[in-house]
Amino acid sequence: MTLPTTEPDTPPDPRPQPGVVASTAGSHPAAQPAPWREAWRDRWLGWRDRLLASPRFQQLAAAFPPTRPIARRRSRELFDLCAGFVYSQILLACVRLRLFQHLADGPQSVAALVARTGLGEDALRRLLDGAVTLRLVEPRGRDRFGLGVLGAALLGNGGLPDMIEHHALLYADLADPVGLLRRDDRRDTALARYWAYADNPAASALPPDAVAAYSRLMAATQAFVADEVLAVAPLAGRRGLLDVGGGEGAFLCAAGARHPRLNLMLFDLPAVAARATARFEAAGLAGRATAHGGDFRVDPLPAGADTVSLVRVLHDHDDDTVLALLRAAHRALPSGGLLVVAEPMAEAPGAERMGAAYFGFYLLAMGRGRPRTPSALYTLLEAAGFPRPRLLRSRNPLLLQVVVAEAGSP
Ligand SMILES: CC(C)=CCC/C(C)=C/CC/C(C)=C/C=C/C(C)=C/C=C/C=C(C)/C=C/C=C(C)/C=C/C=C(C)/C=C/CC(C)(C)O
Ligand SMILES: C[S@@+](CC[C@H](N)C(=O)[O-])C[C@H]1O[C@@H](n2cnc3c(N)ncnc32)[C@H](O)[C@@H]1O
Repeated sequence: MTLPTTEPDTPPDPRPQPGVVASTAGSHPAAQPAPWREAWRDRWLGWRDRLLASPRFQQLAAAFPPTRPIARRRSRELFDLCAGFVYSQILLACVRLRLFQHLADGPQSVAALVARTGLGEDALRRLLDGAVTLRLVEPRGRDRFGLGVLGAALLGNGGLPDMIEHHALLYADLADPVGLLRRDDRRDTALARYWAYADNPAASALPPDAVAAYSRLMAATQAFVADEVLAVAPLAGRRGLLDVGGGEGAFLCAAGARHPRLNLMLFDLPAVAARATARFEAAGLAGRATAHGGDFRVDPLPAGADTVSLVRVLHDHDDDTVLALLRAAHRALPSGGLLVVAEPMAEAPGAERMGAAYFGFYLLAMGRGRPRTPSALYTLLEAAGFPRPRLLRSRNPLLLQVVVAEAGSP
């Protein structure tokens, strides 16, 4: 058998990519490939798949020096897919034991870490050895350990430990992934109970304790979200910002600090809006910021702002709710008013797994919504009266992307 010296790569897929709704966003629908092209492509990929699946080819590729690096890389990738859940649980153990905080002031001896974590020495060494390979911690000579490059980066991301901790719910829901995919009634999942508004017709009657945990998590992770959005959203010169689904107001507090003349309004479920009122008071913003309680599926949004933001809101909902919400935002805005949509999106360049894999399955477990491509959002925006939506250049598409559009006349 002759071995190819380069890996048989997958040619780009010329078919239209799956999205919620076909794009009409001023872009042209992808051309259908000619049938003969598709036939050739199938033949080529069929040959590639048979080759890659052959144990004999795998052995030869691993033994043959020019192809050995590719074979190793592929086996590492596959191993990481098999073992990824173990890595995540090692990370969770580090977070629960506050290992990164213990190392924040400098390297610690194993004896000191035994005292701080309460683990036995053998168990601690096993955790440290695993965490070293994941670059979460680093050995620093003579039985001492310090932060690794990823452990240090995690310390700088307020809210990430809370996010990792709440993944225990998703982990439980994903224990039987096929069962989750097959289930019709997804309300009885750990995540659906956590996000108590998901698929809940009586969401506006939720009591304070049903919204507290998710509101706290969202506020804790706003630091990296607000920075990203405010770095690119064109809010200079705007008079009033209405943040719909604005949680307990952390985003508006950040927007208000950056744009001191901006009038601030928030709309969320009554129990969440009450938390926002308390936060605005604590931040000394009571005279400048108001929180309104209601259900955006049935209640009108308050008028008076020339800008509406939807931060991490639309992907929670199915298309019919999103369209109704965008129409409500259009009614609340003056003609030419600005709409800002910021959330993680599907097919984000360099962060494709985050959209289709992570948020795809996260929202499946939650019971509603899906990550959308920018063009799927454009279709909904245009249908709701926002012509010419555009995607802003995001600093970190893994965290979120930002689409803006001006309200057309009714
Ligand atoms: C100084 C030397 C020696 C070299 C310099 C080299 C250099 C430049 C290094 C860079 C170092 C650096 C600055 C690293 C920065 C790393 C950062 C910023 C990492 C950020 C990571 C962020 C992560 C992992 C975010 C994860 C977010 C998650 C999982 C979000 C989940 C969100 C959910 C579940 C939202 C739910 C809401 C709902 C329900 C869907 O609506
Ligand atoms: C994922 S959170 C995002 C919160 C905030 N924008 C942020 O990024 O931190 C979604 C928010 O939408 C609110 N929400 C969900 N359904 C709603 C509804 N039907 N009416 C009003 N608010 C709703 C939730 O209470 C929650 O605060």
